[in-house]
Amino acid sequence: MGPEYFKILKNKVFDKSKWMQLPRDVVIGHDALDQIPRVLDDLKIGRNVLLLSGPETMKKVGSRVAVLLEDSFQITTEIADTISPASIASIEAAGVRSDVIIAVGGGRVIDTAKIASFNLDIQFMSVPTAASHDGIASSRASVSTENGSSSLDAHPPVAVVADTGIIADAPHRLLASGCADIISNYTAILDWELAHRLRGESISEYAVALSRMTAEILVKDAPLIRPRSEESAWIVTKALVSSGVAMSIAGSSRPASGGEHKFGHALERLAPGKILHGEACGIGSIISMYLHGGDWKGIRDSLRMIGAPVNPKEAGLSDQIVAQALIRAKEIRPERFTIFDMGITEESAATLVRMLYQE
Ligand SMILES: NC(=O)C1=CN([C@@H]2O[C@H](COP(=O)(O)OP(=O)(O)OC[C@H]3O[C@@H](n4cnc5c(N)ncnc54)[C@H](O)[C@@H]3O)[C@@H](O)[C@H]2O)C=CC1
Ligand SMILES: O=C(CO)COP(=O)(O)O
Ligand SMILES: [Zn+2]
Repeated sequence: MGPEYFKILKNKVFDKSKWMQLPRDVVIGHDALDQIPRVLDDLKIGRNVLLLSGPETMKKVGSRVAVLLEDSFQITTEIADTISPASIASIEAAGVRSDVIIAVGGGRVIDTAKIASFNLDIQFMSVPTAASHDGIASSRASVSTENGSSSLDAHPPVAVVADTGIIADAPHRLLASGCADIISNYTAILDWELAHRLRGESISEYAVALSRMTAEILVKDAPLIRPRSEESAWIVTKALVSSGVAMSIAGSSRPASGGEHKFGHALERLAPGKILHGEACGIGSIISMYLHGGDWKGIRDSLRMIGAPVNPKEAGLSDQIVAQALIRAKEIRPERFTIFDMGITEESAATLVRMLYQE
């Protein structure tokens, strides 16, 4: 056995190996924002910072981060008010000389930084201003495309700094949306298991277990979730990080995104700006759980307790739009097989919406 054999063997082993990338520093708590300079020093990733935020979140929180860093770091600030291939390219151009991107905002700002930093081969720090989605610590990024939505390979934040005071101060609707994004893990897992049994799709038991446990803990704690409470912000943020870790273990968004997400992406396209990501997925999760034969009323009641919409009316949408989203869910990411890819018709969609959302 010469060196060639070992080279082949090494390559084979390498081919079979799996990378799980996770955040290194996760700081959650009261006044956590003040820890950002220390976290940057701890990580030793350089002094040129691209500070990215949204138009409103820059005024509220991004500007505070700039003040914290201005004495010791070189800061370039950029505003991202949407996420698209063009907006990502413009952030990349602004970041060519940066060592790190700090993303201060909601899911779209964080996903923009996630992709731009990945393409620039630099690190990024996630500073969520709301607990509205489980992308705050994940290695995946979602971008709307002509075909609906793409889940892109990216990398996780090197650090997450989540200030529970800021998160508790954000509108309760955002927190409830984050809870709904987590509650939808129940049906995402059922879809993954279905695809595993029916299509032989590979599955990770660890990712499934972590994703399910995250949803279970959140539902157990649902009575504690209230507006303007730092305890609630803390409970939900921990769940969002945990769900993001499940995605990193899986190497895909499968443990947290199934048919209810395909439906959610379709609904967001049909009614742009009307519904938040997590709200849309929560509404989809009720129907998905019904079709899986599970406790759909339990999903609905947990969403209701948290303050998330559970029917088209509460979301400010018509039954027809929601039925359309059910029909069109299969067009979103068609390679991801779910219960919504098993033959929903115009008629069954209308019946499901009428039947399940009437109470
Ligand atoms: N990469 C991943 O693994 C995941 C990505 N996502 C993506 O994240 C996005 C959804 O994230 P969202 O945060 O729901 O949407 P978003 O980024 O559009 O934010 C929703 C709104 O909340 C506002 N906001 C944020 N913080 C605030 C604060 N403290 N006070 C007042 N307003 C505040 C924002 O300015 C925005 O208007 C979608 O694009 C979705 O696809 C969602 C889940 C997982
Ligand atoms: O939203 C997600 C998990 O909550 C993941 O996003 P995708 O549906 O784009 O994969
Ligand atoms: Zn989601």
